[in-house]
Amino acid sequence: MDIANSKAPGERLSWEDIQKMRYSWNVACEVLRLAPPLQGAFREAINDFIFNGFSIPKGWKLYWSANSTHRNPECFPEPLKFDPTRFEGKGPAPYMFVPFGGGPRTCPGKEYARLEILVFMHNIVRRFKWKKLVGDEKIIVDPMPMPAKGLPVLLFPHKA
Ligand code: HEM
Repeated sequence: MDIANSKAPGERLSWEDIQKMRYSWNVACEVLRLAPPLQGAFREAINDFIFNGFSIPKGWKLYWSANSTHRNPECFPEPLKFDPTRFEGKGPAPYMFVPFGGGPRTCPGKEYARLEILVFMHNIVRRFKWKKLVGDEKIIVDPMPMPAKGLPVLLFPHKA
C-alpha cells in the first residue's frame, strides 16, 4: 500500500515504483506457486542418464511439472499453506519455483507478465473494494487453472 498511498489520484506508476512493489510480487508469486498457469512442459532426453535411480534413455520424452515441484515439502515446507513470506530475502533455491520454467527455454515474457500483474494489482486495490460472490469457489484445471464459476465479484469504487 506504500506505493498506492504515495500516488496522487490519476497519477501513473513509474518503473521505479514497480521495482519497489516487493510485497505485492511476493503475493503474486505465492499464487503462481499454488496455481501455476502452465503446469509443466515436455523435453526430450539428448543423452542416456540416470535420475533418482531411473534409467532414462536418449530420445525419451520427459515432462517437468511445476505443480509437483511447487507442492514438494522439500522445496516448500507446509506446501498447501498460502504464505507470501516464502519469497522474502533470497527466496526459494534455483529451480524450486518454476512458474516460468527455467534454463535456456525460460519464458521470455516473464518480466512483461510481472509488469502486467503488478499494474493490475495496483489499479484494482487503488480503485475498488470487492466482494467475492462465490465463497469457496473451486479451481478447475482445463488445462490452465481457473475459478470454476469465473470468479464473479461485486466491485465498490472508492470515493474520490
Ligand atoms: C503469468 C504469465 C506467464 C506464465 C506463467 C508463463 C509461463 C511459461 C512457461 C512455463 C513456459 C515454458 C518454459 C519452458 O519450456 O521451460 C513459457 C514459455 C514461453 N512464454 Fe510464457 N508465461 C507467461 C507469460 C508470457 C508472456 C506475457 C509472453 C509474451 C509476451 C510469453 C511468451 C512465452 C514464449 C514465447 C515462450 C516459449 C519460449 C521457448 O520455448 O523458448 N509468456 N511461458
